[in-house]
Amino acid sequence: MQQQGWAAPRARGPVTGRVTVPGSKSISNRALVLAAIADGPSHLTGLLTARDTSLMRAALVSLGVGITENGGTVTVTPGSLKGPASVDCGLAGTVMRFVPPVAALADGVVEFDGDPYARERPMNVILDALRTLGVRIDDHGTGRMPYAVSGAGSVRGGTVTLDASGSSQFVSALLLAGARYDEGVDIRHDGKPVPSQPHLDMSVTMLRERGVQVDDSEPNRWVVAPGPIRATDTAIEPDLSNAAPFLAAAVLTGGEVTVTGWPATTTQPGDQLRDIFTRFGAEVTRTGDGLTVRGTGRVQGVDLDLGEVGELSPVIAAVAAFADGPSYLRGIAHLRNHETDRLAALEREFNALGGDVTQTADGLEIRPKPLRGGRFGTYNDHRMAHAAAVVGLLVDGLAIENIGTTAKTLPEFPELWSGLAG
Ligand SMILES: O=C(O)C1=C[C@@H](OP(=O)(O)O)[C@@H](O)[C@H](O)C1
Ligand SMILES: C=C(OP(=O)(O)O)C(=O)O
Repeated sequence: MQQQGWAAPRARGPVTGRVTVPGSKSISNRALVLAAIADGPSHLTGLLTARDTSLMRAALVSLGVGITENGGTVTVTPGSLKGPASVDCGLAGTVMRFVPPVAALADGVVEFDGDPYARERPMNVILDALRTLGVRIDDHGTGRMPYAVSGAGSVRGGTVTLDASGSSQFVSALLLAGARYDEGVDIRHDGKPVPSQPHLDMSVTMLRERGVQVDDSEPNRWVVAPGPIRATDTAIEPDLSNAAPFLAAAVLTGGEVTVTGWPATTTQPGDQLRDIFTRFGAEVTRTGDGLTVRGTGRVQGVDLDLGEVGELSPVIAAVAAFADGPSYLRGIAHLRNHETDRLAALEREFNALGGDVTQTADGLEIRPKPLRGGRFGTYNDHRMAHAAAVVGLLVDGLAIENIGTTAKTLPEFPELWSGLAG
């Protein structure tokens, strides 16, 4: 019987080629937010065009920000922020967490809603933090979507203690808008470690590039001084996390894949793929401005703490499923708060193909077994679709449910993948 879904290309031999991936989701959405509340117009090039960035643009425009596009350059012109407005967050963590602190600066009511599963993603930490900083929010007592931010045109700001162990985005959200609050913000984290440190570094670096004073010298504390955010023209780097499946194809098939435009220095978590694929047994080299990964024919099991780079986990799990021994992926309990509960979803989908994957309290244990074809569920999660495509390289008859979900951050994924692997 034919499986419903996108027939994943099966590798006919070593996968070889060059891939150019579009702009980073995380840098794009930060650049948009910072430009929207800056002291003048900013020009952004290489901005990602995908569902998450379209939602961010629409959100900012609905608040009164001007956004125009001309020949690949996006110009963002701050306006006086106003409600009433309604914001569709889709399933984008960066929209649902980063926009409320901006909406708090608007004059009027701003309503937020999103995809059905967006209502399952935790919001209470950021909503409570904003209340502490003087913002009126109505979430019907749920701590989740839908909620309304009643902006008063300014925010007092000040000191807030929160538990950001569930998502680094709670801290980034306050960092990005905090300079525009009357007293700035002094954010203190109290709880288990905050995940995704590179994303926190990305927020701090981008603020400093725009003249904002941020003191992050004390662990678990970030102090943002009040002041203007300097309008800054920005060239967005390629999305290194979205490079993961393409490079994984080389690792697993003994091929050679180059991702072009790999930055020499970056705050993106995807840069850690250089070390991660080396540990699996691949050879990783810089070539001109690209990064080349060569599969050696050997894929070793790994024991990795992925707490800093959680968003890479689905593709790493897919590589681990074909290693020559078990793998242990740790430090990623917070993946239960992502586009879906990724630990449960990966366990379920691999085991449905005959795999042997077990969730632990904070990760996954993956014992490689021969996999059979079937339908791989994606749960509206772009990275589940990337993981499925990697599996499909080595398994006959794999059908990926809703490949269109890759539009969240990489609408070109099906074409790019077929072009490389098909
Ligand atoms: O700030 C950001 O741009 C992101 C932070 C991380 O969130 P978590 O800390 O919730 O994992 C990451 O997983 C997400 O894809 C993007
Ligand atoms: C967790 C992710 O996204 P979001 O920005 O929606 O949290 C992700 O892209 O892996």
